[in-house]
Amino acid sequence: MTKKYGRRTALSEVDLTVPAGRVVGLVGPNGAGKSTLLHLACGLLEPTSGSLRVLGSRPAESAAHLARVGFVAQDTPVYPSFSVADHLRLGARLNPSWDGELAERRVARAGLGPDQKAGRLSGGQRAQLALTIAAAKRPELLIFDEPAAALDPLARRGFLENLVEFVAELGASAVLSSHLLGDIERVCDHLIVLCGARVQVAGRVRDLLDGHRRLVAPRGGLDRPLPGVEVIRVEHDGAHSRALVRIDALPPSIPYPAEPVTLEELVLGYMARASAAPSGPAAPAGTAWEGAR
Ligand SMILES: Nc1ncnc2c1ncn2[C@@H]1O[C@H](COP(=O)(O)OP(=O)(O)OP(=O)(O)O)[C@@H](O)[C@H]1O
Repeated sequence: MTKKYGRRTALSEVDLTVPAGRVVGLVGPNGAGKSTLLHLACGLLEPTSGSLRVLGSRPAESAAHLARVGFVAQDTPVYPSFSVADHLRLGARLNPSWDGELAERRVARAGLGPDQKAGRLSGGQRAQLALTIAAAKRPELLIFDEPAAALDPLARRGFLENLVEFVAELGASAVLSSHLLGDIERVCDHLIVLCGARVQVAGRVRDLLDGHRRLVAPRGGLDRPLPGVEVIRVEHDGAHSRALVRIDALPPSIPYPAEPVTLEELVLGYMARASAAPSGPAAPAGTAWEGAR
């Protein structure tokens, strides 16, 4: 699947399948195409070429399909002059599957008063309200575009805990974009790294961590290609060179220690590789979000 805005390619030949029941983290630098991918997934945009299926259908194919997907946009939009209670009433009117009990319980837990005007809420409270409205639709897939970006670390932690609780309570899948790798590490079990309009790496977090290692060699020892090893990135510091490598291709004869990697190291390694080669590695096409229960 490819998405262009005029002559600018925002996503190039993206080919992804995300299994149901996962909390998916979408990471990448500014302008990588994260919002574009999320807007495509909830039907606000259409691909320029290729196709995309979410919960087995074309995004926003019907009212019934729309009701199965909850979306919280980047600035957690609410109606400033409407009260918290107005928002819940509106949600109930617009969504046939609205769970009023869940909405009221969550609003009370977040400490939001029914009469508070949304325009006077703090960033954190607004995010909680937007999350509540998206979740009270009881969607099968929740999509968040940088949901916690404006929140302080404590509010962010609370928001993310709520998000994970919601996803578990609804038995739903979730996709969230973020620049904050710590947040992704805390709540996501599946990762997509987007950079330069292409997916650089994607998969279950545990499999990605198991599938990569850090090779540590005397400085310069990793400058020449190692037969059978896919090197993602090499860094030099002092007397050592360190390489992020894929382990499924690591022959036992490699003379250097292979250490476990952190998620941050893995993400930064792929981003650095993509920045060094702006066109990025070739990728096939077609995208599916299999959030169906
Ligand atoms: N409506 C638009 N018209 C033209 N170009 C656009 C439009 N929306 C996005 N783009 C371009 O598409 C590319 C991807 O943008 P997108 O907003 O998807 O990135 P992002 O990863 O969400 O960035 P950020 O982290 O800064 O929010 C960028 O080069 C951006 O300038």
